[in-house]
Amino acid sequence: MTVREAQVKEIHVAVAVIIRDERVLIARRPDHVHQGGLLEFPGGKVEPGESVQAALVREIAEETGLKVPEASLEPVIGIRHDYGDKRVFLDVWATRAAEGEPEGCEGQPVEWLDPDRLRDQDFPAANRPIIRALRLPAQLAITGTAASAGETIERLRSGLAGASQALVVLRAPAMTGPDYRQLAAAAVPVCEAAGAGLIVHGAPEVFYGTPGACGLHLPWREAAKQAERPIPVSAWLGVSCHDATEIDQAVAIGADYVTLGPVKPTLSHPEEPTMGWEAFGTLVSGAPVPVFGLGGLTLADLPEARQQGGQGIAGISFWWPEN
Ligand SMILES: Nc1nc2c([nH]c(=O)n2[C@H]2C[C@H](O)[C@@H](COP(=O)(O)OP(=O)(O)OP(=O)(O)O)O2)c(=O)[nH]1
Repeated sequence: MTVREAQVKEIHVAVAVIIRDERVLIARRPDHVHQGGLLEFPGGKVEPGESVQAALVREIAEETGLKVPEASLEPVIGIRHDYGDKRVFLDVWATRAAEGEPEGCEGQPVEWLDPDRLRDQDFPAANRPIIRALRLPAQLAITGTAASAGETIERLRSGLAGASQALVVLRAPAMTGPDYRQLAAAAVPVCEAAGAGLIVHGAPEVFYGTPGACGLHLPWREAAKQAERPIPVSAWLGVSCHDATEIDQAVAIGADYVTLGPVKPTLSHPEEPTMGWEAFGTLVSGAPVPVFGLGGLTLADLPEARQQGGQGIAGISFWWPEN
């Protein structure tokens, strides 16, 4: 901690993502306050001695008139951000059970917006990861092994038919450059037909060589080489991370999400030491980016991953069809 950081006390802010009919409630901050004039999620400072859940219930009632049962609140993400004039910890929780019709009780306009319509530049800078977290699914499907490119495509098709997935990372480390690009070109329409987005895996050139890909997932060795974000903000950028230093680099190059693990032992990397949920949770709490748990996880692990502040789970076994 620097001397200035020690002098400027961090403010604990309870931030509410109120969801109804797949839209979120957004307010406008009054012009005269910190980060004034920008859009925001309802919320405010946690009072001394107050739990974050109690603060959320109170702030939501004060600002919007909505009644929210405390038990309906689920953790979304925690973000530490230094505005220079203020340091905040945004403790972000979601509810789908708000009762009543919202009104701007403090005179601020409020409206329901589709998460896809939320633009970074309309919100305070600390909100960027919240917007990412709302658009990302809770499962990140990664492709597993297959004997050939043709079989990979068949398994992809049947995996997507078995359980719908919003995002698929096409991981095929055994394939060389041109072969991988060919595979990716064949995978794009298969994913599109199933309503999924395809994220390519590898170096930035792979993304530029795959029209129709909706993102790039950088293995750590590729992420380590980047000095800045290698692809446009309109596409997803993910990074495979294993510790806090790697998460810092992912954030520095503008990653939209990271995977973190291995949380549990895996078939694909049985020799790697695992971190377990406690270490996962500690790393997530310091990460200003949505984090997917990775490594030996099944759908039964999803609640634990969310409880630890994670975005969800990433992996192969929960969706990839084996022989
Ligand atoms: N409510 C809210 N605050 C946010 C968001 N993003 C973000 O950076 N912040 C920052 C702005 C402020 O520095 C801080 C919230 O403080 P606030 O001033 O709104 O809190 P409050 O309602 O308790 O205000 P006050 O009456 O005590 O002044 O968090 C957001 O989406 N919602």
